[in-house]
Amino acid sequence: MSSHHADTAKNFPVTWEELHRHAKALAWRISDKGPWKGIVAITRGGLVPAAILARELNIRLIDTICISSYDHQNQRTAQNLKAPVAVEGEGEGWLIVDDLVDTGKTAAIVRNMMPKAHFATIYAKPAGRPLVDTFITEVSQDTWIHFPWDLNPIAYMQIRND
Ligand SMILES: O=P(O)(O)OC[C@H]1O[C@H](OP(=O)(O)OP(=O)(O)O)[C@H](O)[C@@H]1O
Ligand SMILES: O=c1[nH]c(=O)c2nc[nH]c2[nH]1
Ligand SMILES: [Mg+2]
Repeated sequence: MSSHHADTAKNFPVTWEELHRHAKALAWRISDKGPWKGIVAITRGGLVPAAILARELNIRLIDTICISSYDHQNQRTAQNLKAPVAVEGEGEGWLIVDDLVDTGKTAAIVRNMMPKAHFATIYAKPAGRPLVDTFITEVSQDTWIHFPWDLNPIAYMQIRND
């Protein structure tokens, strides 16, 4: 996997520890916006953040929406593989979780299915930011966020040392 892309000039690697800390910060920021009927995690990137939020917010009902729109760093047509099953009433009272919004394309598809849900991500880039209700950290549009689950330890150390 290439760590450099023509459109993404900056690399922003995130460690497991940083991700855990940011996910907890997200939980605290939305803790007074519930109660929540449950979490809808957007796979696969939303799964780890959703697990941490479920622990912090004591939520046990977790559904998924399965969407894929990137091959490595290249965006293509979004494939919608599975809609959430537990959601009714336009998603009111539900918490949607993803790792990040970039162009906002994924978020727009999910918002369309659950317009009344609360949409939370850990990271946001400017183009996707208006589609998110709560996020923790904004990075510039030309930044690529590298998550620990996508990197082997050697590549990870090389990016960290750049
Ligand atoms: O705002 P956008 O431009 O739509 O990009 C953000 C989405 O892209 C990534 O998922 P991806 O499609 O790569 O699938 P994955 O979560 O399985 O890695 C990321 O996890 C978000 O879901
Ligand atoms: O790991 C990732 N980092 C990103 O910055 C990004 N943007 C869309 N999809 C992404 N996946
Ligand atoms: Mg994703």
